[in-house]
This record gives sequence, C-alpha cells and structure tokens, in this order.
Amino acid sequence: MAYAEAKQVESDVIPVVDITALRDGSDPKGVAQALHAANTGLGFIYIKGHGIPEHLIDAVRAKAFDFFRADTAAKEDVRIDTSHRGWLPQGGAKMQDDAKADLKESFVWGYQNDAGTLPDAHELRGHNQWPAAMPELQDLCMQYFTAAHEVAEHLMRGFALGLGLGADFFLKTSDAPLSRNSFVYYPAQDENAGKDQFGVGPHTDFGVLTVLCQDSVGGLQVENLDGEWIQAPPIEGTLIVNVADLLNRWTDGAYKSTPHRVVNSSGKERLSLVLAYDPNPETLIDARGVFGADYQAKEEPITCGDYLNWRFAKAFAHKKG
Ligand SMILES: O=C(O)CCC(=O)C(=O)O
Ligand SMILES: [Fe+2]
Repeated sequence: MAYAEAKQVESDVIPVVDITALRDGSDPKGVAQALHAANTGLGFIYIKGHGIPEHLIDAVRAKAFDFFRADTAAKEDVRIDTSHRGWLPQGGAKMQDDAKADLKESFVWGYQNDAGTLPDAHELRGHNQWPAAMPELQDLCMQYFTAAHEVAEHLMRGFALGLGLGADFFLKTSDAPLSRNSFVYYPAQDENAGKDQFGVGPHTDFGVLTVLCQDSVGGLQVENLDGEWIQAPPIEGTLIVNVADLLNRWTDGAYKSTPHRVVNSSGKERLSLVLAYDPNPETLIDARGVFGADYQAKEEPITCGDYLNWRFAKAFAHKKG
C-alpha cells in the first residue's frame, strides 16, 4: 500500500504574488495584473504581504489544537447545525459521491456583528456556536476571521481591477457575508489506508474564493492543467488562495477553479485555517456584470445564497434535514 502521489514541480507553477502594493494602494494595478494572470492559469496563488500578524495565526492555531484534543463530549456540545456552524466530525463531509470518507475533522464559524449576533437569518449564516469550556475562542476566532476577510476583500478588489472593472465590483453587497472560517484538522495518515484515502478528497471549493493558511507539515496537492497532481508545499509567511466555483461561474470560466486534495503522509498532525469567502446571499452572480450586458454566458445568473444552498445540500448530511 502507499499514499496517493503528487509530483514536486518548479516553484513558479503556483506563482507567489506580493499584495503589499495592492493593500497600501501604491500599485494596485501592477498587483492586479499578476493576480489576473494566476487566476486565468491554475487559479492557485501563494500570497505574500497579506498583513495577518504571525502572532495571531500562532494563537489561533494553538487554540484550534486544544479544541480538537478536547473530549468528544465537549465537541458534541457544538456539533454542526443546519446553518453549518460548529464541529464537523470525521466523515461528516462527502466531496465525491462514491469516495472513502475524508479523515479531516473541522470547526466552522462565520460572520457575526460586534454584538455577536446576525442582522437577519439565512440558512447558511446562522449564529456561531462557541464551546463553553473555551471562553477565549470566540474573540480569537473573530479576530482571525476579520483579518482573513480583509485579505479576501483586497484580493477581490485586485481581481476586479485585473478584469478591467471598478475596484469594488465584487464587493457591492458584502456587508453581511456568507463567508465561513474553519479549523481543519488532519490526523497523520496511515500508509496502509491506501491510495484512495485522503485527508480531504479531490474537490473544487464551492464559493467565490478560498484563503488558506496551511502549516509547515505539507500535504496539499493541486491538479495541474495536464491532469497531473502536483504538490503545493507550504512557503513560510505566505497564504495560499484559490478561485472557487462561484467565481469561475461569475467570470464565465475565465478564472479557474481547480481540483485539489490533501494527503497527510508526514506522520504528524496537520492543521489548516480556511476562510471560504462569499458575499451576501442576495448577490447576483451574473457574468454580464463582468463582460457587458450583451454577453452570452454559459450559465444562468443565480444568487450566491441559492447557489451555496444547492451545493451544501449535496455535500453535507447535516444540511439534508
Ligand atoms: O487544508 C488544506 O490544505 C486544504 C483544505 C481545503 O481544500 C478546503 O478546506 O477546502
Ligand atoms: Fe478546498
């Protein structure tokens, strides 16, 4: 038996883009060009100059490990609910219908206002569930959410500029977003489990954009344009972001949403912080907004909320009711 394999490739296959000049406004167009080239290529980018403080990442990761190491009973208290907030045990997600269950475990939270509540309900934007035994978790999680969300918003501005649109094109309705954040925990994977066992199996992400903070363990693999799996090893000080399915649809396929998977063959635990960025549920995903009123898109316009409801219902037992 062995692990599913992936090739080691030249470092420029997944480009590294420093977004400092986008964040500080000194050269947004220059950064936008580099982001545009990456998105029309493989759709995966290492991001330097993201601005999330290292000490915040370290503090959040430490708490995440505490959470996963806690008793099952404590985790059961915050078990994932129909609005997709809380603890998702191993085997709770199926990214492909006939696959072996993923080895990952996760904890999901999302947008809440300063009072810790939400302006109105939506099926995918419910109240966060915080474990009673970890009172510090909420504040740290929301600090991380805010910081990672800011990175996503800078990137969405860069993408808009790269497409020749006004900087705020993708952010017009994003004050109460459907974005969600997860800790994703991957146990060390046994070699004897076989080549068809994954931490997370091959999938594309559902929404607009994913901002991933992986650790130093490695294990992320990306399918290149020739259909081969390549490694996306950690690069210190960077995040890795990828275009997801809804941004692919918004850009009528111009921006690539590329399959990826995780094989944790390191012998160590692996932990990722994953922000799935999505705007408000009412946001209309319509390629004519990007390419002009007469543009004939391959797919019909759809709201962000309807699209995500459809994808979540297919993937998660806790959404099937
Ligand atoms: O943990 C990783 O490296 C990838 C996670 C991922 O693909 C996801 O959560 O969608
Ligand atoms: Fe993913």
